[in-house]
Amino acid sequence: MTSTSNGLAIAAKGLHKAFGEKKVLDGIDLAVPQGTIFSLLGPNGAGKTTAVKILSTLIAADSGELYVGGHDLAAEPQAVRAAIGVTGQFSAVDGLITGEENMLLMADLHHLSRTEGRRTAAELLERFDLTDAAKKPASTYSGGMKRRLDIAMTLVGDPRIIFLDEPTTGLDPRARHNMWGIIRELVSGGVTVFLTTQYLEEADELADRIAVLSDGRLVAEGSADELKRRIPGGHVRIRFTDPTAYQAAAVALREVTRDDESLSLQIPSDGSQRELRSILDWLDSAGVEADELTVHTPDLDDVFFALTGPTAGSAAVPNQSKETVR
Ligand SMILES: Nc1ncnc2c1ncn2[C@@H]1O[C@H](COP(=O)(O)OP(=O)(O)OP(=O)(O)O)[C@@H](O)[C@H]1O
Repeated sequence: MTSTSNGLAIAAKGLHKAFGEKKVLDGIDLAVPQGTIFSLLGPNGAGKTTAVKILSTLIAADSGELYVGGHDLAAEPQAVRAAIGVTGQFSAVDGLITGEENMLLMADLHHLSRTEGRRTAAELLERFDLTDAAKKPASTYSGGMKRRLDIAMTLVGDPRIIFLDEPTTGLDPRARHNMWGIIRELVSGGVTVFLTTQYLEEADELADRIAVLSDGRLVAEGSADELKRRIPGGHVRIRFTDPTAYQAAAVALREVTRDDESLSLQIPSDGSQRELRSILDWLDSAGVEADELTVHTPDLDDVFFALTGPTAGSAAVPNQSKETVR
């Protein structure tokens, strides 16, 4: 590990890439700690696949200081290739041969001995629940099975860093949940995962950190919760059945929006424990008891729409938000 990458699995500074006149990546900085899941989120054509292709040495950047697995991407591309695995939109699965043959081909590519290759293939096929289908041509596999085979093939080389480019696009909900389980398991074994996705739910479920790519730039970065707190719209709603309690609370609480018809009060809040506690303390000190308290937090969809696309940057008001009854 070189000092330049500071123990990070992936480090990028000032990553630029243009195709002709079109700037696809316009100065991107990335820092992905080892053993974490990092998700690059962005609308169609934002440059996610381009970033993966560059970081996995498939295409060259125009400029930028790039380190993957502690190796300088420009100076030591072979060392980077030895440390990583890539699966996703450009699948390595050959449909004409069986799952097992695909695995053995990968074992050959990694120069494993015959015995070692067979052992590794069998182990991985078992781990990914493909033993029963191992002798069937991969073209007969379902979408979920093909993705599992693709990841199993990537793991033959025991990579410490895995790039997953939209790994669950087109999978049904069950197959998607299975894939999430596989990804979590990889990370619990110390692997670093760089995941691109268009599914906000997926980034929310899996990623330790999320970066939102729009028009070639990272417009936001943080944990899912940090991103959700960055946009307006979070509030706490308190409902009463007793009009006297409702009036007392409306007086006791500051900055409330009243809804006299439903006897409910809405208070702007990020939904944090600290803010909830102070609201409850105000109610307690006013001696009133609410009948229902709901926390309304913006979800990643709100963040995404607020930060990307034509209305990005305007004071976007979340359209759909999750309500948690407490
Ligand atoms: N080889 C290329 N030559 C010219 N333009 C390209 C090339 N590869 C990608 N692009 C353009 O760069 C932009 C980013 O493409 P990229 O595939 O990285 O986006 P993406 O975020 O992965 O999109 P998607 O979610 O649709 O896969 C697009 O406008 C695309 O047309």
